[in-house]
Amino acid sequence: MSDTPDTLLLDTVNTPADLRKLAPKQLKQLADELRTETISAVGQTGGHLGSGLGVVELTVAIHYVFNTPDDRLIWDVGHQCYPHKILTGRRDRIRTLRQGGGLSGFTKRSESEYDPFGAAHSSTSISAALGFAIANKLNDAPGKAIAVIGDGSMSAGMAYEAMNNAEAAGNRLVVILNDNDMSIAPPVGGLSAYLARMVSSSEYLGLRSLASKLTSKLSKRVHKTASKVEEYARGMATGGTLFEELGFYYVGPIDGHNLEHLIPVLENVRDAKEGPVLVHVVTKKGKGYAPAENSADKYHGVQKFDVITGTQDKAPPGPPAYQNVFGDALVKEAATDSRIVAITAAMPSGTGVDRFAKAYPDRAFDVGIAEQHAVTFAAGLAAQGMRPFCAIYSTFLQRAYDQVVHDVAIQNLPVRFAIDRAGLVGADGATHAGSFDVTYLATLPNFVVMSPADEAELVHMTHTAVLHDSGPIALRYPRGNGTGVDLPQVPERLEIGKGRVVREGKTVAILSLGTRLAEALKAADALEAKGLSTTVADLRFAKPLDEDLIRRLLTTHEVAVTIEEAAVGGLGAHVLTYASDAGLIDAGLKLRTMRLPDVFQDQNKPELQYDEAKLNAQHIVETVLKALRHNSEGVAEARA
Ligand SMILES: Cc1ncc(C[n+]2csc(CCOP(=O)(O)OP(=O)(O)O)c2C)c(N)n1
Ligand SMILES: CC(=O)[C@@H](O)[C@H](O)COP(=O)(O)O
Ligand SMILES: [Mg+2]
Repeated sequence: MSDTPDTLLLDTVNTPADLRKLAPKQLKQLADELRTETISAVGQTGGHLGSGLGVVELTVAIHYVFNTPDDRLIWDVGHQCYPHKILTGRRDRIRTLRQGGGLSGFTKRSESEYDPFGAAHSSTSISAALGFAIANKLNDAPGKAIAVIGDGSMSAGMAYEAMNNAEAAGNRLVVILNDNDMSIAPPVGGLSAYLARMVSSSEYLGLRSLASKLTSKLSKRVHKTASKVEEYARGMATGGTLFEELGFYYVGPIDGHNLEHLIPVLENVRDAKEGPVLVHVVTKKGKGYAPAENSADKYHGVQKFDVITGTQDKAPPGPPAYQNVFGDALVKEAATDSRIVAITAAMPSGTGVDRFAKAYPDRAFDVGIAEQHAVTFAAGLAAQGMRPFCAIYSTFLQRAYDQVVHDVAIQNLPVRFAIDRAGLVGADGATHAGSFDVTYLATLPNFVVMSPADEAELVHMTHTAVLHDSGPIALRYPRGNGTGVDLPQVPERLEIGKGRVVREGKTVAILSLGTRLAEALKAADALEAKGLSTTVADLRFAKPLDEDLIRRLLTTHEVAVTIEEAAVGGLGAHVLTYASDAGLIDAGLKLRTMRLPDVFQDQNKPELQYDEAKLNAQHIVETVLKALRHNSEGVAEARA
């Protein structure tokens, strides 16, 4: 970080058009100021920091060289886009990042014309960029598409599907591989090793040789056969054979923090007559901020922090996070069961699989960002008699839905899905909310879908899943900490499809799935205070339903309400379907379903998100009173 001068160059740059007025020699100062501004903003808001710091120079260089927004710049994942937001007219709102009503922590089309494609899930950028490039080609319109994708995101199959198909874009497509040798955790697998070999075996290309190489290789049409030979030669010299084989001109590796190299290289790439081109830049995650550079996770995602010391706000001491309860429970189970294995798709600490990996390194598999592979890999393990736990965030499991259906459910294979971040997730917003898993899993024949009401239940459900060999089973639990209940020393095996009554009443029945149970119990207190005796049941299973319990509750109470932290199509829909099939609706049943609203909810504090979703105790009370046509005092309203 440089000392902040009195007048900032950054103050003169509101958009990339302003940036392009600067002289090349001013760009380093601008980059330094941009880095300082990014650190300062994220210090106040928290968020993804290390990745953005690593692409400060790259961000400046791309906007300097390319004609954004007409040239389409697409950031993969989008978690590294804060410097880009600062340079593209959003500096005045950068301190609202990830706050309710503020800027998104990712790229978002509705936010700016400089975000032509929204993201937050990885490895989509090359496909999307190809779409932009081909559209321009077909319309004979000017404009290139530039995808910036990280080495971690390059592990996903989708990136290769896109590259395999990219030749048609010609010189309109530029892929920049931002290789910082990090994912959230250290990267894994053969591709990562390949990139590391490329970087370690080649010197950074010097400016002079780079420029002349590029000019001669990219500026003139070369005969196809001759060009193929050339590709091999360059591939061997620089190690880019894989990308060359997929139809790219490979350029690199180059130092992604050296603007004197980046600018002329990108200018050459911009002016190339041939393409598509893949530029391999080497960067440091957390670059330029010592606390980030020196930390194990490079400040991938941080709390608010003190900019001088880098010390992050500590979460107040509290109950353990669900992910860690799951990880520890699985470690205990594995002590007596050698068939248990755990799989994560690049989220070892987020899923608690890091704890399992520490205890059982040979039985833990980080497959990289490769959710589809993770699921089918688990299916293979299950088919061979293992007891695989596939631990994937709800939102990322969406990507592997066909694998869930075709490879797991249809074959009735006992893959255990540990689905974290089920429900609202706070600052990451709509892209990361786990809203749909109950809907998309409980609709599948053969599946068992359960959801713990608290961390003790999670331990029981983990045990239940271990012993469930007759088909696929999923347990879904939210982001954040448990409720503080004692954890069982000896886990119970729950009876599949059986719920429990937590509180018995007479007039109102609340049927809860998952951790909204605490709100259901608060609502029951409030309803009792209004003279409405209330039963609260924790159904535990969205599939199979506890039909006996549901029938009893629906037929012996005046009103029944289901509540879940999931979208329409989940528990409520299944209870309604059961009630209809069983003829209970014909008997004048008062049944209401409470669920996530039919909108993509933007980021906010979790407690406010629940308010927006109307899933708190007061909303349960309101729903009950409305169904009973009682006023807010619980007194029956006169009927017209
Ligand atoms: C499909 C999907 N799986 C997992 C994630 C979680 N995730 C976000 S960033 C990231 C690491 C990406 O690494 P890389 O692309 O190298 O970017 P870097 O953070 O190193 O800049 C992961 C695993 C995601 N966003 N999308
Ligand atoms: C960008 C991304 O996908 C991850 O970094 C994600 O934001 C992590 O979320 P958690 O903080 O819930 O693990
Ligand atoms: Mg990386």
